[in-house]
Amino acid sequence: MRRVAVFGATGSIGTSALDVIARHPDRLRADVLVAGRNVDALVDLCRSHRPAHAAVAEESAYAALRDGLRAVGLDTRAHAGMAAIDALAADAGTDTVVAAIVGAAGLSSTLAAARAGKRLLLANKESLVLAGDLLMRTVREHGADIVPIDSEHNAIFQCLPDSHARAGLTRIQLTASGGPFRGRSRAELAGVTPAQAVAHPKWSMGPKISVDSATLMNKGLEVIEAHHLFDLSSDRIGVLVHPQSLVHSLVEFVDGSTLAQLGLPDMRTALAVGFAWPERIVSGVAGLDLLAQGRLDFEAPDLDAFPCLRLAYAALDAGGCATAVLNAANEEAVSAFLQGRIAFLSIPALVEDALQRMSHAAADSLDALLDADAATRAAVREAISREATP
Ligand SMILES: NC(=O)C1=CN([C@@H]2O[C@H](COP(=O)(O)OP(=O)(O)OC[C@H]3O[C@@H](n4cnc5c(N)ncnc54)[C@H](OP(=O)(O)O)[C@@H]3O)[C@@H](O)[C@H]2O)C=CC1
Ligand SMILES: CC(=O)[C@@H](O)[C@H](O)COP(=O)(O)O
Ligand SMILES: [Mn+2]
Repeated sequence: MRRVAVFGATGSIGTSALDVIARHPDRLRADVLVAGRNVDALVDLCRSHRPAHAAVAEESAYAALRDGLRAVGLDTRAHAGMAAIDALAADAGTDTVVAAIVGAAGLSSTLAAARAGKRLLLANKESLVLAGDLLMRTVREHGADIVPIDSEHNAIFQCLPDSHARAGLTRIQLTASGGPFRGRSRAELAGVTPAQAVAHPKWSMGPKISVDSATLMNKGLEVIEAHHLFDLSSDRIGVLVHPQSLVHSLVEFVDGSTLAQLGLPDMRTALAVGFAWPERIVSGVAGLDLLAQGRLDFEAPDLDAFPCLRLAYAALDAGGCATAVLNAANEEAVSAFLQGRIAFLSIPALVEDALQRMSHAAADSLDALLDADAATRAAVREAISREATP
């Protein structure tokens, strides 16, 4: 029996993970559920899964969580605050952690799970963008076991399951849907709204990653994520726009072979791989009917309309704390865009400005990375408050 802690349980990945868990009561059990502040949704999930522990990051929500659990007759123990969440990530009562908190807020619990040597189903790509060298080192030193959940990286993992499979590998190609604004020029992006940006054409996801898909920053974050997960330099990581989102990524070999993983755009496949690997289990996702789908199209990304992808490559090549700066600036800009405070095109502009202005100190400690993160956020918030309409 795999005993699972789901971090980000109330989100898009968290609920997909719980759906897969519920299909396998003989081999999977959700023992810990963690959310940010959404107590009602968390208590509902606890009613279905009856975990031993439930936690919220927001300390002031503790009493509501405790009382909500009691009110529905559960003896699930309530916790609140980041320290409690990190302790649950390391707790010996679980062997598997689904890391699906959104943003840099997921780094601390992801590191705690890695230090505890868990199987880490890693969806939280921002922790690799912010602190990839440190996280991968921690995984290696503590014998943790990462299964990438991001669909592209899960696809590459399935194509390259071990070091033998990497023999003769030349490069990988990450596929990108192109997002809701694929085909638009830069000028046509000026007035797009948050509602339009979160309407992803193929995937049902939380608001932050949906905006990242719309700017192509998601693909930029994924290039950095792939660099860390698969130990590849940026020139060996390509991006191919594929609007159907059925080919989840490709790997190329010196003999002319290309391997790819295909499937319907539903994250339960990647999560089932993460829970069961090297076995395969039912995920609830139907098999792919290529005749019904009809066609697979590919095109190059438009870096003029979507400069975030170029900025992410530049940050990866710059090294040091640059990717931490990129991530922090992007999180602040996306949050302001979602609140209607800045325009869509201000997202790349703020990220580019932050990359130019912030010091790219060596990323030689967690403190250095967190300092870069904090300083960038402060600078970007100030720039936003100058730009935002009152
Ligand atoms: N959705 C997808 O298909 C994919 C997602 N990912 C990655 O997975 C991660 C999650 O994405 P997604 O599920 O879409 O996001 P959602 O916005 O749907 O869910 C975010 C989850 O994180 C929780 N959360 C937010 N802030 C905190 C915090 N400070 N501490 C603890 N929990 C917090 C939220 O809790 P609450 O509800 O209480 O706010 C919620 O459970 C992201 O890093 C994303 O890039 C990667 C590939 C695909
Ligand atoms: C499901 C998943 O992995 C997302 O990261 C997805 O890739 C987003 O789609 P884009 O290709 O539009 O960024
Ligand atoms: Mn992805």
